[in-house]
Amino acid sequence: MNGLSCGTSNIVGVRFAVYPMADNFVEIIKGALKEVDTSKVWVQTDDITTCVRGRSEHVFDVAKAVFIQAAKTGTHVVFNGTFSVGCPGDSEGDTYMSEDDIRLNEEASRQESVEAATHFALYPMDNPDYMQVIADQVKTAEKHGTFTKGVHYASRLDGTANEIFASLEEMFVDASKTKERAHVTMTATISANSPSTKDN
Ligand SMILES: Cc1ncc(C[n+]2csc(CCO)c2C)c(N)n1
Repeated sequence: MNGLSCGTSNIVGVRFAVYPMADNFVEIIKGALKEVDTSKVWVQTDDITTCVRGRSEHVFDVAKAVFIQAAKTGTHVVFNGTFSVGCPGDSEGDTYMSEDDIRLNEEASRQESVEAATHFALYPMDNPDYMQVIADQVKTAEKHGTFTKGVHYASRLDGTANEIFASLEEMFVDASKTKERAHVTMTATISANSPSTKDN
C-alpha cells in the first residue's frame, strides 16, 4: 500500500508529548514511558513526541497512563497531544486492531488521583454539521461533571486525570460515530500540579 491508500480499519492514533517542568525531565519522561505497558498498541517515540496507534481503548489507556505516571511524581507536568481517527491513508499498524479490549494500564492509573485542568478542542472533519457534533459532545462532559467553561477555540475540563481522560475518550469516540468512516481530530492540553491558581 502506498502512503495515500485507505486503511481497512478505524484505527485511532495520538501524537503527544509530556513536559515535566523540572531539571530531571529526562528521567521523568523516560520513567513514565517505561512504566506503561504498550504491548497492545503501535508505538514510536522520538526526540519530539510519542505516537500511539491502535484500538481507541488502548490508545487512551496508554496516553493517560504516560501522563499519570509522569504527574504522580508531583512535578508540574503538561501533556499536549492530537488524537485522530478515520484519517485517510492510516493503515500501517492495522494488525493491532485485532487485540482484545482489556486495558493493560487501567489498574495502575486508577491507583493515582492526580488533579488536572484541560483545554480541548474537537474537530469533526469534512462535516457541515460540525458545530452540532461539538455541542452534543460538550454535553457529555457536562453530564460527567468535568466541563467547567468554554474558552476561545477550546473547552475547559477540570477533575482528576482519570475523569478527564474518560470524558475526552467518550466525546472523541462518540463524535467519530456520527457518520460512516468519520474523520475526527481532537487536541488536548492537560496540566497537573501547576503552581498557578486556577482561573476558572
Ligand atoms: C511522551 C513524550 N515522548 C517524547 C518526548 C520527547 N522527549 C523530550 S526529552 C525526552 C527524553 C530524552 O530523550 C524525550 C523522549 C516527550 N517530551 N514526551
